[in-house]
Amino acid sequence: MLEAKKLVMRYDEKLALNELSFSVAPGEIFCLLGQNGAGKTTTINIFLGLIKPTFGDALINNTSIKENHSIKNFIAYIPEIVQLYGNLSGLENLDFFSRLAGFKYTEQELSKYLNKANLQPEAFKKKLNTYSKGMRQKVGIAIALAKNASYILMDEPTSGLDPKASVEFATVCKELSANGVGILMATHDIFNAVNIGSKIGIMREGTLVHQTETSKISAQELQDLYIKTI
Ligand SMILES: Nc1ncnc2c1ncn2[C@@H]1O[C@H](COP(=O)(O)OP(=O)(O)OP(=O)(O)O)[C@@H](O)[C@H]1O
Repeated sequence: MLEAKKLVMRYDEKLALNELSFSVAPGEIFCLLGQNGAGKTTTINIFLGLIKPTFGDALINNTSIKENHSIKNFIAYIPEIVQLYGNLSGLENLDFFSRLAGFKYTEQELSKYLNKANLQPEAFKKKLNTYSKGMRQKVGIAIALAKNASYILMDEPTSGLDPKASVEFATVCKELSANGVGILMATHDIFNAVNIGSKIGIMREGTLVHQTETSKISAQELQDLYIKTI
């Protein structure tokens, strides 16, 4: 389980998170919606251990990331733009980042992860600087899979993807969730949140003001609630 427990984050005068609490169970996809500045990226950065909360705690499988930094091995991160080596191929990038995480795979195993991430096989050996944004993201997902991450944190993963790439992305997320991977996704995309998420939280000024299961709400209802809430 990923758990935010009364997270408070203060940047000088700015209160970015104000006693934020939520949890993401294995297999759950929790989409965090909220206006620019609501505190979504700050929340993700705390789970990544990049910043320390002023108060409160972030737990991964009941262990505080403050107490045990190796607990971060359970998580992977997919940013809006996946940064990879442009002059290496998809396979070579995956190999490089898997080794960094302590895993050494054969080419066949690496290909299996790229396949699972839905990257077309003819791209495996092409240089990354020939890839589209959606293809880069698939390599990012393959890296998360190869790390055997129990949880994946995503920041605006569908921004700038074309409709086909968004649908493919949704399919991969649902497969990950069916395999027990928990996903925490910060997004502005209401349609995708309803389509991909199992739970949705709406943040305003560092607080979770609404939380609902996606099975209980349509995209239109969520949009109305969002506009009313923020
Ligand atoms: N390093 C920092 N120093 C000072 N203020 C910061 C810093 N990082 C974030 N903030 C402020 O904290 C608040 C929350 O920012 P955050 O980036 O977490 O929001 P967000 O919901 O991810 O926004 P967006 O949708 O634009 O990505 C904002 O008011 C932002 O200006």
